Amino acid sequence: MASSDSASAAGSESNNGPLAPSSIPAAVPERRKVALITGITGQDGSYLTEFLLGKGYEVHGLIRRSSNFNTARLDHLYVDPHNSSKARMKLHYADLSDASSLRRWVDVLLPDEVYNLAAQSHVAVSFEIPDYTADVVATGALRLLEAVRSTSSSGKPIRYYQAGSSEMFGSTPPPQSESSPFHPRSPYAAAKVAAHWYTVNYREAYGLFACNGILFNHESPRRGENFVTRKITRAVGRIRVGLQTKLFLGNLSAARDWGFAGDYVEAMWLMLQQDEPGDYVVATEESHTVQEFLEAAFGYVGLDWKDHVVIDKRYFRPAEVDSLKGDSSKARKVLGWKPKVGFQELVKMMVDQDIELAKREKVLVDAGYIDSQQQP
Ligand SMILES: C[C@H]1O[C@H](OP(=O)(O)OP(=O)(O)OC[C@H]2O[C@@H](n3cnc4c(=O)[nH]c(N)nc43)[C@H](O)[C@@H]2O)[C@@H](O)[C@@H](O)C1=O
Repeated sequence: MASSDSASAAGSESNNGPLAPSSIPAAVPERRKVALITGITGQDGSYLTEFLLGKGYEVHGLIRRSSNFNTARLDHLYVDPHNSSKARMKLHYADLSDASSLRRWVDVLLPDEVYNLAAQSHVAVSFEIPDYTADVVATGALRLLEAVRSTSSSGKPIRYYQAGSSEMFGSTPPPQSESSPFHPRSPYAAAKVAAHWYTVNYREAYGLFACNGILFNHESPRRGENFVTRKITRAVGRIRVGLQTKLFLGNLSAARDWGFAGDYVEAMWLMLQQDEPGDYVVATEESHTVQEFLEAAFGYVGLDWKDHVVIDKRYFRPAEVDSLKGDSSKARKVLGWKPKVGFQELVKMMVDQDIELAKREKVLVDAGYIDSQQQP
């Protein structure tokens, strides 16, 4: 990548040989900023990719090998790499559990910015696969930091973003800010705390431009279907078109500070544009219980959630995070960031999209192509 860019720059300089020196810089194409994203196939990865492409970046994403393609959230951004003049998003195989693959791509791509968004990000699942979660979330971040440090030390400055989580606060009472103590309540959250401190340590030990974004829950129509907001809005859509009647859930009294993922990726980018690296809480500063989300989502389409929700013990966690509400005053002041989408608007956006999805699903069910029992 870097070599082909410098080759084209050198070519245009020689073509402009007879021109006055002052006109040469205008003829030399500026190198696009290069971003490398782990977790590009996820909700945040897709929004961040859109955002960075809009800013003129060349975006490279690391993806895990899987027997099924997992790139649906990126399909609308994909341009065949054979069309090299138009393709500004490129995907490469790598894995946070494979240090050599991380090292290779950082070395080859020489990114200006690295965003570490990849994770086993489901809190409940982290109790089932704690070892894997720790390997990917904690040690994976360390492996990537090492790759960034190594390439940076050979003279290429790289800025690093670590996706932290409000789950790190766990049982610390709200409002939670950058100075609130961490008290993780799951293997996922404990691994995120380790990744947070690895990032701080690489900043302090090696002078790396490394930032932690401590993001509170952020949702969207692209949210994975087994997180509670999307599970609810999918069910609302399916109940509305007659594909489902019941929704099985766990603890309805947990409270979360839910924002829109599209807003939050801007905060990630802003952190890497500052003069100094730092850690920032990103949150709406408004908290709602799962029950309030249910009321808003079912109420929006004229349904009563109590007619459909059944409590199922299997969705309770061995340890719960009861109440999260961020204090994002530092991000608002230093980054000039604030959320654009509020709670009610977020709920409506997700329900509207999931009603459309359910209508398409219904066509397939009615035609006998899929079974309506295949619930998300
Ligand atoms: C910031 C943070 O945000 C997310 O973690 P999360 O807050 O655990 O998100 P969730 O949607 O899985 O649960 C929210 C609440 O909802 C309760 N709940 C009830 N019934 C069901 C239920 O049936 N399914 C689920 N998933 N949750 C349920 C559940 O017990 C919990 O109290 C991840 O992105 C994570 O990666 C991250 O970093």
